[in-house]
Amino acid sequence: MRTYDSNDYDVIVVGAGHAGSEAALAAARMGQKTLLLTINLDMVAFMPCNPSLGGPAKGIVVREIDALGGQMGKNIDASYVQMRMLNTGKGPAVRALRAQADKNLYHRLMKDTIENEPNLTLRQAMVNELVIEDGECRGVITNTGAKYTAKAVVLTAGTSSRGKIIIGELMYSSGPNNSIPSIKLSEDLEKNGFKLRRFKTGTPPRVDGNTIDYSKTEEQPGDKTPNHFSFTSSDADYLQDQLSCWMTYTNDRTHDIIRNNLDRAPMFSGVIEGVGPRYCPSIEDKIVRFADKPRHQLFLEPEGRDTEEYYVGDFSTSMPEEVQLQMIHSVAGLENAEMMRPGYAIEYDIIEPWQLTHTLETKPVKNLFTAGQMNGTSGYEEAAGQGIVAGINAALRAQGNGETFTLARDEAYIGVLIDDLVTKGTNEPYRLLTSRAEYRLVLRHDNADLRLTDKGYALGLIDEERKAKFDHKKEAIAREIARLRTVRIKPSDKVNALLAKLHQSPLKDGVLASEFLKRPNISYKDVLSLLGEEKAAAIDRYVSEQIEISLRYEGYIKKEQIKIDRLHRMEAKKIPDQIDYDAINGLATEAREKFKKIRPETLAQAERISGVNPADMAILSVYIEQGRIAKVNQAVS
Ligand SMILES: Cc1cc2nc3c(=O)[nH]c(=O)nc-3n(C[C@H](O)[C@H](O)[C@H](O)COP(=O)(O)OP(=O)(O)OC[C@H]3O[C@@H](n4cnc5c(N)ncnc54)[C@H](O)[C@@H]3O)c2cc1C
Repeated sequence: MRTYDSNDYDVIVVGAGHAGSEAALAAARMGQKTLLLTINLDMVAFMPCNPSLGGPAKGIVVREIDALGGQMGKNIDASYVQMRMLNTGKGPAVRALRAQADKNLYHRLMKDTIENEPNLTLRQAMVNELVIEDGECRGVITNTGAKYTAKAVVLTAGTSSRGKIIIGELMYSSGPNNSIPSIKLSEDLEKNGFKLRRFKTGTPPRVDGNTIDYSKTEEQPGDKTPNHFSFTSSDADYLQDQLSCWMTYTNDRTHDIIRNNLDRAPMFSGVIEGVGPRYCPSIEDKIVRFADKPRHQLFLEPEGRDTEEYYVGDFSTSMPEEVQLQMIHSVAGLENAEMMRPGYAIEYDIIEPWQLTHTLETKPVKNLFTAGQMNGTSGYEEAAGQGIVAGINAALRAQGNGETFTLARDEAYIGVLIDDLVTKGTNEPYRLLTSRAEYRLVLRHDNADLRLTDKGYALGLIDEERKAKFDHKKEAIAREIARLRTVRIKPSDKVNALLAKLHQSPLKDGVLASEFLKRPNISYKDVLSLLGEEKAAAIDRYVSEQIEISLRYEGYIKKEQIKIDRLHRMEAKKIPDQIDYDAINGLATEAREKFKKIRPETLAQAERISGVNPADMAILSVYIEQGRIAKVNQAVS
């Protein structure tokens, strides 16, 4: 292919999925002249699977992206058809907001945001090759021969990389939803020494909502007072006319149909080489793995307001189309359902993520960053969270002042995700789960702004007006918490009547309001009422929430802080870049090989590598310490 020189940019982002959209917006908002190239402009921020965002851990990531100045939260708040807070009966660490998206509207809003962002150019093009000179990425070449140059490049090719769709015996080269796959870019990455591997994921069939018998299903309405993802969305923006989801179940017949056709299931016939997500198995996988389970829950979820398509949640399958039809018709409520699109599995390439640093820059090629599904994750939120970090770092690189941006495991779920990827790699599509975070009590849904807004502001991603509002909120919380530590609740009929109602022992002596709030089932509103300060109703509900959580869980949070302080001490112990692991006597072979492959940046990261044991850590620490002492001695003599 003959190439021709096209424009020069500061940052080029390849792929406008969830990772690419956030990466490009972040770079442009940081003042960098940014180009976003993607195969099909009609698939910007497209949701090829579940038309929903959020849920456990993932919902917190959306809030974190928003707190950093990203877009996902704002656009889902403007396009949801249903909003629900999950786990409301549990502690604040596991509360999770989940939105059902109007999938088409979400795409249109993201495209519109990108089109109207100053400094950002959106163009339809397939990137085939990277321009790499002297170990540095300097640009990209498209399939039409256009050569664009830049100071930094972010790749976010998603499931399109050498994508292959599989439906029963049918198999063809394709990106998600029958889009054009990206083949040459994968080949180019291999040519440049990157280690790739195959993963797979799958999606369920979609059915026509007009043909569902809802009377045989259970309704799942949205919350009466919906919450929102973006800290900038106001209560006045709440949507009132939410759409319901509907719940139904598989049954013996469904399971029989699946069992009788397992020899035609690509998952079991050996045609799939990619590794699938353990936490998001196909229905045929569930029937085999949980053979005793009499039924599995299914969710019928609207794909939007202007379509009758329903997503059959938890029914992901790559069975032949005719088998899928039988499976659908065996389910209560779907006996006469018209299948509009069959489910399918898709196999694709990923870059082994241990080839990346915490900034998401690749180790083999400087100025090249990667984000999203192509780093081995699964999920829109995981992709977008990496996207904003990669976009910020690409912008910082283009600015050329040597700064980098990373998030630690105690600062954000995004930090946990990236650290897991680069430290441990992944053997299956990586999904964020609350159990992956050690410091769950500080990485909450409600405090993402308190954790990250200042960082977003320092990067130039949060404007002055938002920062002023945030500072005001922070001060209001601090002021009120300090006040509650000085005022006392005294025993009275009113106090003891409330305690009796809650089956608690009466109050004998006065107690600080901050302590009284720690009693079970006592709310901040109760405290204010007992203090005779009902004007509380006027206090912002998010300020109240923060006061309540901070005081009620104070003891637990302090305990977690002790562990975080230890982490910080370990993070501060840097491992020299040039360390020669072969020169360290006594390291176990597994630890030595992993250290050489991953090249951890700190002792804390080294400790988290799987297969590294305390004896290896002790040897490594002593070796580094001796090196430091030797250096000091050299300097002195
Ligand atoms: C069938 C299927 C089922 C899935 N199931 C689930 C699920 O159950 N749960 C879940 O959480 N997630 C699921 N996912 C994953 C989810 O879609 C992804 O995690 C998410 O979309 C990843 O975002 P991304 O930005 O990394 O990639 P994508 O959204 O795939 O976006 C990548 C973009 O890059 C473009 N592109 C690729 N190569 C090039 C190139 N060479 N030049 C220019 N542009 C390029 C593509 O056209 C695309 O627009 C599924 C995905 C698929 C396809």
